[in-house]
Amino acid sequence: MHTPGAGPAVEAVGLVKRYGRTTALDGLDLTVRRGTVTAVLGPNGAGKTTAVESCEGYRVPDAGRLRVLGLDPVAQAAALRPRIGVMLQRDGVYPGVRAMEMLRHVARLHAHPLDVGELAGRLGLDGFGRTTYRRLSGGQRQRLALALALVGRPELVFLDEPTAGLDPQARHATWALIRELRDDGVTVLLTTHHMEEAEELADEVAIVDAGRVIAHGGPAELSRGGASDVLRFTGRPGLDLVSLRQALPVGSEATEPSPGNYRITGDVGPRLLATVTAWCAQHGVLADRITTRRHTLEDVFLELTGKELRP
Ligand SMILES: Nc1ncnc2c1ncn2[C@@H]1O[C@H](COP(=O)(O)OP(=O)(O)OP(=O)(O)O)[C@@H](O)[C@H]1O
Repeated sequence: MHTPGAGPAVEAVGLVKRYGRTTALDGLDLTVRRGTVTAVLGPNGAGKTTAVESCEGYRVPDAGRLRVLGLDPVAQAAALRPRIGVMLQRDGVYPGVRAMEMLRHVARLHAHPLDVGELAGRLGLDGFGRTTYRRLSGGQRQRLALALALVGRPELVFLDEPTAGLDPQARHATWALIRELRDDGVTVLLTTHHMEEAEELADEVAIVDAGRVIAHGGPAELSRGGASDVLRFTGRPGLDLVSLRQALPVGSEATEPSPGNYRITGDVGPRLLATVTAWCAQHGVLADRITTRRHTLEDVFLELTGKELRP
C-alpha cells in the first residue's frame, strides 16, 4: 500500500508545446489526484500523447508549470523515474530479446519489483515468454509493455492506450489489474479512445481537444451535463402536449417531432416513465414502442469535440 504523499500526483498548469507551426498543447491544465484512475480522452492529434510524455519527462513543454509527484519531470528526472511506470505506444525494446528475459531484466532494475511470475501469469505472458520480441503479435507486445510499466511497483503509472489491440479477455484482465493497482493506492493516468474503458475504470475523465482540457469530471458527472436523457414513445398523432407537459416533473419537455412520435427530455428514470404511462392511461392512449436513452459519456464527447470515439 502506498502512502499518499502531499499534493496531487500530476499538476499541469497552462502547458504549451509547439512543433514548428503545430501547437500540440495550448494551455493545458490538468490535475490528477493521488490514488485515482484518470482517463484522458480526445480525438486523434488532440495532444494526449504529448501531455503524457511531458509528464514522463520525455518532452519539454515550451511554457507552463508541470509537477509530477511534486517534481519537475525534466530537471528532477533522476528522482522521478524510479517512482513512475511508463507504457509507451512505440517501444524501445531490442527485437532479439525474449519477452520474459526483458521483464526479468526490468524487474532487476527496481528495488521492490512485483513477483515476475505472478505478473506474467496475470497478463497471460506465459504462453510467449520465450518468444523473441520481433516475433510477438501486436497484442502480445502490448501486454508485455503493460507488464514492463508495472513490474517496478510504481506510485504513478502512465498507460498510453493500454488495451489498444487486445482481445476482450486480455482487455478485461487488464482492467481488473488497473482496478487492483488503484485499490493498492497507485495513481493511474491513462489515455484511451474507448468510452467504455473510461466509464469502466476512471474516477475522473479529462477530455482534451486541440491541446486543451475542455471538460473534466467524474464519468457520471460529465454524462449528466449537456444534453438531456430522452424518452420516446409512439401513439396517435396530435396528443394534448399542454396537458402532458403539466403532468411532467419540472425540467422536462415534451414534443411531437413528427406525427405520432413523441419525445420527452429531462431526468429520465422510473418516475418519469411512470408519469408518462399514467398520463397515457388517463387519456386513453396506448403508448407504443417506449424507449429510454440515457445521455452517455460518448454523447458528451461528441458534443464537445464534434467527433466520434472509436467503437
Ligand atoms: N514529434 C513531433 N513533431 C511534430 N509534430 C508532432 C510531434 N508529436 C506530435 N506532434 C503533433 O502534435 C499534435 C498532437 O499530437 P499527439 O500525438 O500528442 O496527439 P494524440 O492526442 O496523442 O493523438 P492520437 O490519438 O492520434 O495518438 C498533432 O498535431 C501531432 O501531429
